[in-house]
Amino acid sequence: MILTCTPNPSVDHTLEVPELLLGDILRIRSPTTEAGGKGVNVSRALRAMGRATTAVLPVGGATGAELTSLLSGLQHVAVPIAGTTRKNFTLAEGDGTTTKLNSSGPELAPGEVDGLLAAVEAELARGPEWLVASGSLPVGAPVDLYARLAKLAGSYGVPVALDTSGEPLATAVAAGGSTLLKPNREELGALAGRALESVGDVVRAAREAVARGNHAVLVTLGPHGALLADADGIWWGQGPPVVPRSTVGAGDCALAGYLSADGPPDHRLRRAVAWGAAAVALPGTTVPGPGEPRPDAVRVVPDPPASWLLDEL
Ligand SMILES: O=P(O)(O)OC[C@@]1(O)O[C@H](CO)[C@@H](O)[C@@H]1O
Repeated sequence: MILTCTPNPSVDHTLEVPELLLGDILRIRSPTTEAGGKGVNVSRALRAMGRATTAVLPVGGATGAELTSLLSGLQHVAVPIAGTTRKNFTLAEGDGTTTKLNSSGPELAPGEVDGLLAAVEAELARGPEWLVASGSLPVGAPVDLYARLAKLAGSYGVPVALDTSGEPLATAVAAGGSTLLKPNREELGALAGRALESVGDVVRAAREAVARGNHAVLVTLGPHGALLADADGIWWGQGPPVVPRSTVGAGDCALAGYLSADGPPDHRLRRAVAWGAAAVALPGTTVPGPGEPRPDAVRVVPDPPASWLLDEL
């Protein structure tokens, strides 16, 4: 079983418009509403693969009730909170460009943060294969929440995959103890404090995180594939071209692909890229069905030259 924890889940509304013209009336095509938040998406993708998963998430208010019903049977532990779960919006244009409007979410009281940690610990005691800790932190959650979760998981011998950004990412990276970090290019650049232009830039930034006691870094590069780096090697993977519909949630599907694979790093990367690419071709945060990703169509290059420019991959 793969356990996910999403401290700040959402109900995701996706509004498809031909083009985002500010100040105009935009006619919406095919609105969709899905259960969201990064860890929730990872669990949804794992379920689509037929893998056992449990999602732990705080829920509150009418949106919380809607979120719970949108999980439609996904195994989960809902930690009740007094505040109201957030709604996030995506404006998806005809060419696949997406604009996200994410609210900060409800404020968690200290007792609710403790309740979330206790719910995760109860699931850790069941011996999951991984703990996935993902997304932004709600107001009231301590900035070291992910560092604490990694430590807790470590005490149960459970590997941790972390996907967050900004200060929560920097705090957890500095504390060490994550088995896998899954930033995108911008998030890793912000962590390193510099723009990442080349493969060498990414590898240096990833190795800095590894040197602080984390094991591997999977960096998603949007249309340029993904790079996987650990202390022993570097691999770059690129999928076949897709017609993009919505990139939202593609990183979550990539992470689910990575975690669901057994075997050597290049095999895990192949599955990650295939699941991410398949998600990009789907509307909103729809997760691919098991037959849609094509790992066999992913090209993996071990030790890509440091001089390769990311925008030209
Ligand atoms: O505000 P956060 O927590 O950083 O991101 C939340 C979110 O944008 O991430 C998911 C896609 O990865 C969506 O389901 C959700 O709306």
